[in-house]
This record gives sequence, C-alpha cells and structure tokens, in this order.
Amino acid sequence: MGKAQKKTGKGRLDKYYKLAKEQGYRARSAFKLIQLNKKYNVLESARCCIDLCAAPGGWLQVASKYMPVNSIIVGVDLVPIKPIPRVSTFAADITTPTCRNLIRSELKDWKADVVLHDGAPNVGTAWVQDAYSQSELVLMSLKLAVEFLIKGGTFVTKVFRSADYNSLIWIFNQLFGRVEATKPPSSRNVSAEIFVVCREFLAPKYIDPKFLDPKHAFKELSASVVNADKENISAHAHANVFMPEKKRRQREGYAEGDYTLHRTSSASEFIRCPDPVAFLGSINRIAFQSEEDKEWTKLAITTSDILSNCEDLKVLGKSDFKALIKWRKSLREELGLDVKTIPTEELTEKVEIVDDVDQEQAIGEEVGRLERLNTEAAARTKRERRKTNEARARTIQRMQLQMTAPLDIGLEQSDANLGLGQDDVFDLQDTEKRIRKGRLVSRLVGQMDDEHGRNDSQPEQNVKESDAEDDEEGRIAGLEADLDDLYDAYKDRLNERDAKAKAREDRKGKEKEEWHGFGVIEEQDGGEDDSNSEASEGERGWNAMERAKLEGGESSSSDDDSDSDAESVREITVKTKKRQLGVVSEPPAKKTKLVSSKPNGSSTGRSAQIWFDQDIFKGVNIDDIEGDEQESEPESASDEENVDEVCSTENGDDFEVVPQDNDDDVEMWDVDGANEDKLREEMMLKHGLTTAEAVTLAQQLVNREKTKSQLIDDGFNRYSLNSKEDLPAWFLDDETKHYKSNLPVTKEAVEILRARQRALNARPIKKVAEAKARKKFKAMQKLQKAMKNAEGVNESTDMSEREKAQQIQKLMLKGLAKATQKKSEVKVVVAKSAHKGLKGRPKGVKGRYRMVDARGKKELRAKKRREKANKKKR
Ligand SMILES: C[S@@+](CC[C@H](N)C(=O)[O-])C[C@H]1O[C@@H](n2cnc3c(N)ncnc32)[C@H](O)[C@@H]1O
Repeated sequence: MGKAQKKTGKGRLDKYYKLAKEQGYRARSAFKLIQLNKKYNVLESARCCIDLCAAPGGWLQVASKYMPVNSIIVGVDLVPIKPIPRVSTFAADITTPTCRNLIRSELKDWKADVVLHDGAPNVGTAWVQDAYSQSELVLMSLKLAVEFLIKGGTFVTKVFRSADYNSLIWIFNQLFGRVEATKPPSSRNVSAEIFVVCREFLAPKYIDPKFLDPKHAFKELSASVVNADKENISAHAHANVFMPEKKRRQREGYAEGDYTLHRTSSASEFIRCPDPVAFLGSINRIAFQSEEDKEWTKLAITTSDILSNCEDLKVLGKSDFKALIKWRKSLREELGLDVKTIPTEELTEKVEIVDDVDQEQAIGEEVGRLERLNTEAAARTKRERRKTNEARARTIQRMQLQMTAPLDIGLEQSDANLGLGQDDVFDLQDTEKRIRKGRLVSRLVGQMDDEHGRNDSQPEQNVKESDAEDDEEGRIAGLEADLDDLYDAYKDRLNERDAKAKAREDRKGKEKEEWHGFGVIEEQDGGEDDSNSEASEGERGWNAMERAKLEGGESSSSDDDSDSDAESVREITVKTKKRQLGVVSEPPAKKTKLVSSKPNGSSTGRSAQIWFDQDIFKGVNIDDIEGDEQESEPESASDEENVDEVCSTENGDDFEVVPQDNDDDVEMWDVDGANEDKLREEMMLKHGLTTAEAVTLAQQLVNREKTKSQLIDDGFNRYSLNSKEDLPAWFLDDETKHYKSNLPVTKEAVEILRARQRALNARPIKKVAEAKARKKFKAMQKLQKAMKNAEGVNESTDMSEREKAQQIQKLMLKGLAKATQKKSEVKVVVAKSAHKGLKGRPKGVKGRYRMVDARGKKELRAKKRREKANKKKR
C-alpha cells in the first residue's frame, strides 16, 4: 500500500508538478491525459477535439502535441484560457446553451473525434455554477459530447465515486460501445476522482432527453440508498473518533458534492449538532469565525489545548476527542442548551459512620504505606552493603593480581581496607589537609618528644589529644608511604611489561631538559650569566640573581666573550640543563644539605627568592614578611641555622644559590653535566634541531625577532614558579607529562621538519639500496666480460674486418641482453594422478620450475593475491 500523499503544502509539489514545470505544461493534470492517451490511444487518430472545462489549458497542450497537425482543437472554460498555438478557446459555462452555440460556430459542420471533460465544480466560491454537482456537470458534458461526437468517437470524463456513479456508468453504457473506468498514476491517491473512457460512440438517432436530465438520471437514487449512505458515513465518523489511529478507506464512495478530503465547520455547528461524535469524525477543523464563536474562545473552559485541538481533528487521539466533547457539554450547559448535571457525590448525604470507616481505612492505608517504606529502606540498605562488600572484594582481588593503579589503590584502600570511611574517598581536599596536618603534627610530636624530659609539666589532656592525633597522622603518613611504594611497584611492573617504557624513562631525563624558559632554570639552580650584551636592560630577577652570584664569588663563565644572542642563549640553555640534570641525578652531600635547608620552601622557594631579589624589593626583609609563618614552624629555625652555616653571606643576603659557589659544587655540576652537554651537542650536530619549537626559537634568534632579555622574560611563566615540594611522585610524573608551557611554533618551522622527514622517507631503505647496487654490479660484470671477449675477437688475425665487426656486435648484444636480463619466472607445477611421485622434469614444462602439491599451489596463489591487495592499499 502506497503512502498517503499530502494534498496540502509541499505534498502538492510532487513529481508530476515538477515534471509539468520542466516540460512547460500549465497544469500537472496534463499527465493524466498523457497517461490516459498512452493506454487508449485516443489522440493520435483524432482530427477534431473539444475540451470542456479546459482552463488553464494543460489538456489542450497535450492534445495539440499528440494530435495530428492541422487538427481542430477547441477549449472551453468558465475562465479565459491563455492562447495556445493551433487551439481555439473561449470562456463559457458548459451548462448553458451559449456554450453549445459557440462550439457549434467554431466547428461549423465538423464532428469531434474526441470530447474531453476534466471539469470540477468550483466548490467554495460564490459562482453560480457551484450549484452543479460533479455528477450534474458530467451529465452536462455528456449532453454536449453526444451532440458533437462523431459515430465511433471517444468521450473522456472525470467522475467522483459518489452515489451517482453507477447511474452515470449505466447511461454511458447505453451510448457507447465500450466504457472503462481508470485512475491514471498521476491522479493523487487522496483524490476521489476517477476517469471514465467511453469509446465507440453509438450515435443513436434518438436519445431520450431523460437520460441527460439530472432529475431523471439520478432519480433512481432512492431514499433507502440515501439513508444507507448516511448511516455508513455516520458509522465511519463514529469510528474516526473512537479509533482515531485506524485509517479507513471510502470504499462506498464519497457523499454527494463531497470531493474534498478537508472539511472545516464552525464551532457553533459543533455545539449545536445532535451527534457530536459523528460530527467530529466527519470534519478536519473547527473554526471560530462568527462573533459568537469568537466570544467562546474567551471563556475559561476554552483552553489553549481545546483551541489547538480544533485546528486539526485528524491528528487527535481519543483523549483529545473526549476533551472536546466535555468542552461542548460545558458550553451547552453555559448556553442553557443542556441541563446542568450535579455530581452525585454532592447530592449524597454524608453519614457519620461512613466517615469513621474512611478514617479507619485511611489509617490502615497509612500503616501499610509505612510498612512498605520500611521494607524498601531495608532492602536499599542491604543492597548498598552488598555493593560495598563486592567493591572491597574486587579491590582485594585486583591488588592480589597487581592490577590496581596506585591512585586507585589509594582511594579504594582508604575506603575498603583502611576504614577511613566514605568521606576520605570523596573529600580529597580534606584528605590533603589531613596529610599536611599529619606531617606538621608528626614533626611537632617529634620535637615534643625531644623536649619531653624538659617539659614534664605539660597537661595530660594535651598529651592524650596529641596521641590521638599522632595515631591518625601516623596512619595517614603510612598511607602516603604505602602509596609511594605502590607507585614505585607500579612503575617497575610497567617497565617490565613494556619495553618501550624503559626507553621512555631514559628519555624522561632528557625531557626534563626541555626548554621551559629561564624561570625553570632559575628555579632549579639559579643559572649563570654568560652574556653582557643585555646587561643594560635593567636588573630584573635574572640579572639580580646573576649579580648575587658574582658577588658571592662564583667564577664567571668563559662565555663572557660571546656577543651573539643566539649563541649565548643556546649555551645558557645547555649549561642550565646540565645543572638540572645535576639536580635530578644523585646530589652530593652538600647539595642535599642545601636543598634541605629550605624544607618548607613552598612559599619561599628559590624562584620566589629570585623574584624578591629584584631592586623593587630592596630594603624589604622577606624574612619579616614570612616571619609569622616561620615562627609557627619551629623546625624551620634550625634549618635556617644550617643554611646560615652553609651560606657565606657577606651582605646578609640569604640567597640560597650562594653555597653553590663552593668549589666542590662547581666540580659536581661540571662532572654531571659535561657528558650530557657534549652528548646533546653531538646529537644536535648530527641530526640538527628536531622539534618545531627549537626550530622556531632558532629562527627567531637568527632573524633577531627575539632578544635574550625577551627570552628571559618569557621564562617567567606560571609553569616556572610552581613549587614541587611536598608533592607525591605520581603527581609530579603526571605533571611533567601535561603541565608545561606551549612554546610558540611557526608554520615554516613545522614545514622545515616535515620536509626533512619527507626527504628521509623518500630514501630507500638500506637493504633495497644494497640489492640495487648488487644488481648493477653484476650487470657491469657481464658487460665487462662481453667487452673482454670482443677485445679477443678484435685481436684475432684470422678474421676479416667485417667478420670481426659482426662478431663483436653479436657479443656485445649478447652481453647487453645478459646484463639487462630479468630472472625468468619459476613455474609452479603440480603433479597430478599418474605423474605423482615421478622424478625429473615434467613433460611440456620449459624453463625453471618447482614441483608442489595442490595445497601448496593454492597457498602460493593466496599469498600472491594478498600481496597484490596490500600493494594496492598502499
Ligand atoms: C481541474 S480544472 C481543469 C484542468 C484542465 N483539464 C487542465 O489540464 O488545465 C477544472 C476546470 O473546470 C472548470 N469548470 C467548472 N465548472 C465549469 C462550468 N460549469 N463550465 C465551464 N468550466 C467549468 C473550472 O473553471 C476549472 O478551470
């Protein structure tokens, strides 16, 4: 079953509409005649055609196209038709004698071979002809047809499957030899129209006028038929409301004059109709057009839902129809058309006992509800407990299988095994705070233990509290230590499993050397100046630090002579990286002391010191600023003493880097970094710059787009001033992967690297190159051998010059052929039936061959096929 066509909106613009546009037909209905003509061939042989109801002229265009040249074509319609070549048209009502006279005057004595009728009454307009129903119009057109048709002529008419349909067909059969009803494909499914082709006009000498009189022709339509029809339609309408989802066909034909599928009625009609259900089932829309209707839209009962339901009844469901019928009822009551019905409850007298019963029932219900809630709550608790147990079992199993990442372990352990409760898992901030607090407290406790002997008078309460806290903190510290251990174990496992991980680990050291700006350098070790070209640009953090170092007696670098920014920066980087490596690798005893001298450097790390060492902060004692914090941490005092011991502070500057000036330290840095430095230089000389960032930086320096000071400034970024102290290893590892500044990269730099990569890829791999060289060498050898033979021929004395030339040419050609000869292919031979097991060359096989069994051959073919496919993919 085909999909129902939409008759409105874009549904109208179907295939035939577009075709008509393309082919220049005035109406899509032109295709109906084309298809009818294809089936019955009525136009090709016709010399005279009358088209009744022809506007805008689609059928006339078709007739003029398919009928022979010089045929007479006449078109009539109520509305004038734009001229069409070879067609005479006029405006007239086909039901009037004027029209008949006009046709007569047009045809003179001619008789028409074909009379076409595609008329449809203009329903809904104020025209006089509206009075005519389709059947009457058809009968009128038949009247004209019988007058103008030649014997054997054809009458094509459009009818609607109404109650008159059968009467019409009976009449056609009286006048024509063959009558057929058909619906061409271009006629929309939604339309009730059908075309009747009446051929072989009998041209009776006398036609009873009653045949062509609508009053007589459709008189047979007995009252019973009308009533049956009405009942049918009403049943349909009811079904439309009670089962709106079911689509019904109009098999019994359409009501007289009802040829459209879309009907609108007014709201007052709906309110006043006797059968609202049948009414709703038979129309598409309820309109509020009259004054009275509009007034109803303002009523409270006319909700927006009701109004939107009225817009399209065909899309409504059963409940929507119910709402409309309810609305109708209320409105009728308002208007006094119906008597108001009072709800029975209002009329019922309420007796005390009923109330009691209700109360008891209500209490019973309430109790039942509470019981149900209790059961539900118990079930929920049970479910949650089971879930927790399952999670715990899973965690333990995963730990046993060593499948759990340390982070997961940390969280799950705290939850499932260590009994810290749910809060510990989800409130990370809280946990962090506790860990920090734990450390502080454990330190305090340590100190307190030291002083215990001296301070016996401490209140017992405090001791108990600190014991409790100590336990808690100790547990957390233990957890932290566990976490670290697990992380190490995890890393080891990862390394074992993944061979690449080792390489990554090795590379990691190098990654740390990546350029992150001078801030990083300073943060790590303070760096050292190697250029004086930018000294005048103001003494900022870096310069100040350099000065501090120089004042501290650090030996100046041998790079002082360098004038070039680019070179100096590169060297700074290399030297700095060297030091970074020093920090990363095992630091010597003194270095350890230095690092430990500022254990709580999270607030006053080295980078912070560099920052505060600028001119602007001169005269401000940073210790004073931090005084409060330091006072609250007694252990830092002793550390500071250590620092003071180490630092040779001539000017009272507590700049940490100073102790590095110690000769031992310098030696340590040089030793640690020298190899790396050299290696890096070698790598750079061998492979050039390998990252787009490095190429971009190099370009900028060479083109003098960037100065050294700018580079230094760039170094002070949010990544460089981050303290890494007190942070767990797994966190730092993660940060090194992702928390780094994005260095600028230019298009050109990327293009340079890509071009280099392309060039690299274009080069053949070593083995191929070797094979090619071998082949070349062998070819050369063969040619040389041929030349040697030719020389021998040349030197021989018992041959004439001509013979020699011929012989030499022959030898050289042979040698050349050998040199360029391709290896002959090896034939694969399968020994079948009688040949199986026979030794020696099989019969009929020339050249190189290989004996295989049938299976081997198949496999070989499959292999070749695969290789070929792979080659194509590439
Ligand atoms: C569907 S159209 C015909 C289309 C036409 N076959 C074509 O292909 O262009 C129906 C036409 O019948 C015309 N019509 C309706 N009643 C009529 C009447 N009483 N006399 C003449 N024409 C009438 C209308 O004006 C309308 O143009």
